[in-house]
Amino acid sequence: MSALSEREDKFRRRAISVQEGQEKVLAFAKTAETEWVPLPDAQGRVLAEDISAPHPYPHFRRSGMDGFAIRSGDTVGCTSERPVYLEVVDEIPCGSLPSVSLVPGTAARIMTGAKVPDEADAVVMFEMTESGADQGKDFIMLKREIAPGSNVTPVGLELAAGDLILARGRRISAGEISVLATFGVYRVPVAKRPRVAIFSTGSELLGIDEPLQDGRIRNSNTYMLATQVREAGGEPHILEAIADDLATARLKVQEAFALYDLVITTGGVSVGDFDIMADLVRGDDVEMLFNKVMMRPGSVTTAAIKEGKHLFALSGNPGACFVGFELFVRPVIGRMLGTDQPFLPEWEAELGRDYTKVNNFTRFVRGRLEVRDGRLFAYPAALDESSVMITIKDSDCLIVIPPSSRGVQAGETVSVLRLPGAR
Ligand SMILES: Nc1nc2c(c(=O)[nH]1)N[C@H]1C(S)=C(S)[C@@H](COP(=O)(O)OP(=O)(O)OC[C@H]3O[C@@H](n4cnc5c(N)ncnc54)[C@H](O)[C@@H]3O)O[C@H]1N2
Ligand code: MOO
Ligand SMILES: [Mg+2]
Repeated sequence: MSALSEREDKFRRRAISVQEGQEKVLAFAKTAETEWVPLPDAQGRVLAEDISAPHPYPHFRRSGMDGFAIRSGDTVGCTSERPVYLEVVDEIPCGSLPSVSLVPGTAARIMTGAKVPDEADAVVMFEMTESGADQGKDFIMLKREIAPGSNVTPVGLELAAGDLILARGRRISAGEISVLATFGVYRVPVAKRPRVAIFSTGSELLGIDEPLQDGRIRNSNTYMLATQVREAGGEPHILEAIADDLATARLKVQEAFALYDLVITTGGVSVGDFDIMADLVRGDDVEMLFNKVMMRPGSVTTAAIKEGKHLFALSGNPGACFVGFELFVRPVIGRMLGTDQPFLPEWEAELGRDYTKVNNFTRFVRGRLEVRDGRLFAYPAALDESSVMITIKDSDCLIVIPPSSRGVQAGETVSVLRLPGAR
């Protein structure tokens, strides 16, 4: 191809819908291998296997109160006028077992969480009893009938043996950790975190520790992306930036594919003279899936497959880079991990104020959700241009504004994609 026609080719792009793009990238997402991690390290990981209850829970009848285990039959007809006296014949702290059988007319002092004697069918709390002693024996006095089952947690109340506790694909957080600990799953089968290489491109980029220079900016996308990768369940690896040179870029990306499960680049995907990623994905060694999406920001979002692995060439503009990740990279990482919900959760809200920008592409506008009088409102950020960085931090959702010639008015219903880690 001549230099001129190559350049023309760069301009000629077929835009596909977001959904079509997502389907294309997801079709190549391979399930990650399983690894076993100690339970305390499992937070945020995704279960790789179903976990079933090896025993019922609770596995013994448990007292729900500090008090006395009794046989409820002993209290039939009991009133304040005709109280019942029971002899206290045992004391059962938590973790201990009853030491005598409870015959009619007796009770056992018992603590919350201790095993209820087999013969007892109720626990009466201390506050409902009066204690006394007679001829060296301890007694309690009850002034009302106690219903069978009172304050006794039956075996298997929460789960029966063999019940499915957690299905594979479940992201592990406090509740899941609690359940796994309860059942002694001290090593947890989880999906290996996809190792994600992150490259920035662009000769204007300074390191975050470098002093400012005229015409140059610090590299923020790399660190933003690393955070997004981690949040999505991947393991980010920040690699040395790629200068605007196609041959070097090709080599570096090639090397990265040998070492990592997925490669993300930011910048250099548009039609500029130094937009090398746009050229790189057109090379023979990669299969380009798309290089234009009917969305804004991030219309230049590009995806390719190399050696069965994904290459995402995201825009350099921070807003577009952020959205490109959330719509295309997050679901792929999620699918690799086997999560039950790889996409951002979608809600409906009322648009909080008019959004008048018109566009023939769907917009994913950074916004803020607010609940008022039981209604959910979504407020678009004041500055939402692709090049704007500052309002990403103030957003907890992406407001989906469909293509329209008049914009969307306040009060109209819109879909919102809820961002993770939202405040
Ligand atoms: N003639 C046209 N020009 C542009 C078009 C177009 O269709 N025709 N598209 C515009 C759109 S839309 C976008 S989005 C950008 C995409 O640009 P690139 O993806 O090629 O990114 P760069 O050119 O490398 O940089 C754009 C912008 O972002 C800054 N940047 C880049 N990397 C980083 C980083 N790691 N951290 C922070 N900021 C970064 C860079 O300095 C530029 O300001 O193209 C439009 N142009
Ligand atoms: O890719 Mo650009 O962000 O469409 O605005
Ligand atoms: Mg560019």
